[in-house]
Amino acid sequence: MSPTVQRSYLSRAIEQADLGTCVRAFLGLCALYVIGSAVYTIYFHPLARYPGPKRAVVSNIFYSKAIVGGDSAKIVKSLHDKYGDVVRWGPNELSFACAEAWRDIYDRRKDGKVLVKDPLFYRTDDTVRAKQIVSISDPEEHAQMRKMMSHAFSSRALLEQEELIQHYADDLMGAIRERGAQGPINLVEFFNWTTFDVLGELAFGEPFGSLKNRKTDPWIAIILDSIKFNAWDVAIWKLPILPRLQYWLTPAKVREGGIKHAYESKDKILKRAAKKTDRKDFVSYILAKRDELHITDWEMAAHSNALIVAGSETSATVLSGLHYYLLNNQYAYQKLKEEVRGRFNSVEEVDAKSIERLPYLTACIEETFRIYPPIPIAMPRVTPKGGCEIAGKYVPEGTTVGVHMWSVTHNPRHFADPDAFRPERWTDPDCTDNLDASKPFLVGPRMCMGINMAWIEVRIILAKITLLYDLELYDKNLDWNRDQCCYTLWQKPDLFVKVTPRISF
Ligand code: HEM
Repeated sequence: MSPTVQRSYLSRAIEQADLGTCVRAFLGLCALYVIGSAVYTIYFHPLARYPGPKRAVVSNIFYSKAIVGGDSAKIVKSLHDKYGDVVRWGPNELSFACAEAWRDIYDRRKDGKVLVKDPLFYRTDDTVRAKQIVSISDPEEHAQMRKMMSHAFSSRALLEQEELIQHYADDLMGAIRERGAQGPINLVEFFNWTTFDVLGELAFGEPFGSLKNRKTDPWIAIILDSIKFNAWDVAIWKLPILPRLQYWLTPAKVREGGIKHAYESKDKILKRAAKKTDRKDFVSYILAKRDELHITDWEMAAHSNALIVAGSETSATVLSGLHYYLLNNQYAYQKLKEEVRGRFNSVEEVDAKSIERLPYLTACIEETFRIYPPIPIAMPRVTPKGGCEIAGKYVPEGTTVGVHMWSVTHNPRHFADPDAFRPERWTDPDCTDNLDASKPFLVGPRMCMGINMAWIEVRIILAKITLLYDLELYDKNLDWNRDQCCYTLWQKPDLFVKVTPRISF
């Protein structure tokens, strides 16, 4: 048949086809495309040799559902239990649950290759499009920002921060005493109030006032709510077409709330910038470089917001988990009380130096970071051009990879009886656990900048509470692991405790 005859046959067939036939043909082609790409992704994709459930591999729907469903930590852990230390849980997504991968993914590598932050996960805030220290992907831009902020986290700066932490820790002790006398108190709220006030002072030059007012400030409520919304955002951007519909998919209240929050942040930061003060808060270091690095008002506000989330929610989470696990483990709680009460007679003796010499208190905190990491998911990175080796396996370029925090710290290959809260792992010289597998602050050039501040804050608050009060869990049915959701961060349940004061202060 000649091409002319063929063409006329085809065009006649199209002309004669009714709407139903066209729709059926279109659907048939779509089905063929879906089946074809599923077969390719499962059997011929460069990641095909990695194990993982087929339903997770064929599209990002499984990934997105897990992220917004609030139980991704447990889902990914169950995949590791079934498939091993490396799991493919999206078309282009590998999760690692082994200590060996920490160095290869996050640290400076011997081959000089750099795995940058996944821009789909760390998206720049759409409202103002301002770059900030936590989400910036580009290594050079990040290095410049990190250098600018490093002074804010120096040992000298830490001394000033300790004063502030002591001040709010003492306010917290007062609030616990006052409210505890009236009935059970929700420790989660009290810790949020405290850590947000400390960060408010450092990142915006003023506290939120929650601790003073014994009430969650609306600003904090917006930030806590945004954790869930950020998970939606990540899920949407992983799927086709939906990012184009994001405006309509975002509830108007959330959209308007985001814009209002951005403008209020800018007003707050400008108010702080106009203040004449010698105080070395985070803002002072950014202001010093503002002209040289052309930092806009929006960027200053974005940095401050990022620091608030990075530094307050995480510390409040570890303090809450710490108290849940201690109050559920009388042996450990008793041992901690003996250590703290044997060492201090009054809260004035508790400071950054003296608390370093409390090995059991340190072990309780390390164990909480392990059993309940404040950031339970993997911090996603993208493999570089030419791919690279991770934990002894070649991973092709452009793959999203990460060490899944919850899975690696609950991996029985690294920790015996991983679901048991056992601070002794960290003190017993004969313990065979691989303690290096727990890296709650990450490693390498994107490691947490506030690690020293977080340790001081958590140690001081834990030591003071243990010295001053006997606490008892009020809700005996509470199951910390069961009763909370994991978005990118935890959404914690209430933690009501009965308070009995011991000594006055
Ligand atoms: C228990 C408390 C904390 C934990 C578990 C924690 C954990 C982490 C983790 C895992 C990262 C890496 C995030 C990523 O790769 O996306 C990070 C980054 C960061 N954290 Fe923390 N953090 C804590 C407290 C703090 C505090 C108190 C501050 C002080 C404001 C802080 C400031 C930062 C900053 C600025 C970064 C970004 C570092 C960079 O990208 O160069 N963190 N943190």
